[in-house]
Amino acid sequence: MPSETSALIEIDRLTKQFGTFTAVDDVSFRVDRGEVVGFLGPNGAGKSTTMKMLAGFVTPTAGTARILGEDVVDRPVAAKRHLGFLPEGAPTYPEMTVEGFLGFIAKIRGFRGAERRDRVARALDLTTLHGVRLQPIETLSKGFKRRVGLAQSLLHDPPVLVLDEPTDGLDPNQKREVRDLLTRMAPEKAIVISTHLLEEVSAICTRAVVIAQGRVVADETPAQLAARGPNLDAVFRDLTLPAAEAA
Ligand SMILES: Nc1ncnc2c1ncn2[C@@H]1O[C@H](COP(=O)(O)OP(=O)(O)OP(=O)(O)O)[C@@H](O)[C@H]1O
Repeated sequence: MPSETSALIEIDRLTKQFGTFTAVDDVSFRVDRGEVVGFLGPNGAGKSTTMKMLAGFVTPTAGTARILGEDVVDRPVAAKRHLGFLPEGAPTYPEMTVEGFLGFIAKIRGFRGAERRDRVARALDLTTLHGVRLQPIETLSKGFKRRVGLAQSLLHDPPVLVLDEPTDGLDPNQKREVRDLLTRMAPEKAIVISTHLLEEVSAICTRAVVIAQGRVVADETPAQLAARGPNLDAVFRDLTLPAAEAA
């Protein structure tokens, strides 16, 4: 049942264990409409695993995740209807053309005929992919493949976007285009992006959730985070390095 709350994303005490190893440890946060949350942490901190649980691709060991009130485990189809997810890496089906792949995703999302064509054209527009629409995905550069992944996540214009390193592999111009696109869409959506780029957090995020060794160590605005130390790099280091290493 949808819960009586305005948050579009609610993560409550989410935990994932792989054998005896705890990759995500009691993580809770909420994201309202209009927020762009930067999910930050060192390699292996648990960002992708948290995002995969939120997207319904990994089953939590404990805790819950809801999208527009729909529990991602109990009501996976309803939750996914409201979600656009960009996983790490490149889209699957590398032999498909960009347009063929997006048409296929549109069909899975339930669009037919003219609406399907319109959705694909709009996704190509938003991600500036018209020029390569007839090219097989496997022949594209890394940045273009990343944008094909982003295009599929936007196709159904979902209210919630969960994007795992959306600007990874993009050149500076493409990075700016994607950041501008996310900023334009932000007022209508709840967006979570993971990133290693601290400047990205300052540029587009309204909030930063920092995770280290599976646990949330900060959840505040980028300005509050920056005010904790001489610069964001130093703050990030102090928050995420174990005490002995940081000394
Ligand atoms: N299927 C799995 N089986 C065992 N361990 C896993 C599995 N998936 C992830 N892990 C481990 O869980 C931890 C968290 O991984 P995760 O990919 O979530 O980190 P991350 O913060 O996204 O890292 P990065 O910034 O490098 O992408 C890592 O130690 C990883 O090796």
